[in-house]
Amino acid sequence: SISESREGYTQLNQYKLKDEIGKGSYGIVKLAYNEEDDSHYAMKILSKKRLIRKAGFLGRPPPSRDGRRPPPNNPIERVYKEIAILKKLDHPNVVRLVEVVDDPEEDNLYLAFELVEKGDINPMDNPFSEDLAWSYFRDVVMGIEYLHYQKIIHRDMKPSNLLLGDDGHIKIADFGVSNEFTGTDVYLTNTAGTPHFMAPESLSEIKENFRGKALDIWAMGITLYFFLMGHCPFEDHNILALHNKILKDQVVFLEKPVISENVKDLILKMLDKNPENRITLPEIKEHPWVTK
Ligand SMILES: COc1ccc(C(=O)/C=C\Nc2cc(OC)c(C(=O)O)cc2Cl)cc1
Repeated sequence: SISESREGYTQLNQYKLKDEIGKGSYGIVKLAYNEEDDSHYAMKILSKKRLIRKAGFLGRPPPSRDGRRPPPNNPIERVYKEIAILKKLDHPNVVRLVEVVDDPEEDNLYLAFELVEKGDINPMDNPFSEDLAWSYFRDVVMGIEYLHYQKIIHRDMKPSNLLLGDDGHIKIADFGVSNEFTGTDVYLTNTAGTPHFMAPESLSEIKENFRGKALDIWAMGITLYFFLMGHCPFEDHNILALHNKILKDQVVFLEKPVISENVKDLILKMLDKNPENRITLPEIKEHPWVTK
């Protein structure tokens, strides 16, 4: 049940909703105090109406060509799919969904996550040291390895979806556009995620299928570059120019900040434009920079 408490907080069952701590295309995240266990949570608040409006006429799924079940395009169904995915995840480098409050009478859908105290990392114009980037990147590798093992492609890997705990460790968040697959990998055709982090094969005109795992590896490469340089390797305010750079331009490492040859080697192997040649997760785990 929802009520306004004395101090102007929204009371949601045993949760007292406080300040807004996160915001994105998905909706907002508020700090939530749980009176039952005297601890704080991150409450992600989704509006069902907003989800439907956002999908608009695009909500109609294209006819699937080869009889595969297209991912639910009905935005509400997508959220319930995301919740089902989140409920089965249990790993130190992945956010943990604790509870869902979904009152059918209510427009809002509430997802209570364990609080990752320091929030999302954002090296924007403030690069991390190579040691810090190494520590964060290792957590990301373990988290993605777990997701791929659970047959999930994240598809929106980027620093703002990485949350930092008081213990200095990273948890991967936001499964809003993730894909679940059967078998060893999934063949995708739609472009999803954040433009600066999209892999070239998902942008090329020839709409052949492309492998899901390699998309996460590419985005991890962009993320590692961002950790160290404070900006993305491919940037343009014009989306078509950005796509062209991702498809055509080589990765450039400027003189500053100085980074090791080892990490440059790893980044270039993750940003191989040919997904067939791109380094795989097991190979990343063996790379000299990761194992140093
Ligand atoms: C300064 O202190 C802060 C402490 C925690 C936060 C914070 O948690 C922010 C976003 N959180 C989340 C977002 C998600 O998606 C977009 C998902 C998901 O859907 O997987 C889960 C979580 Cl937890 C922010 C500031």
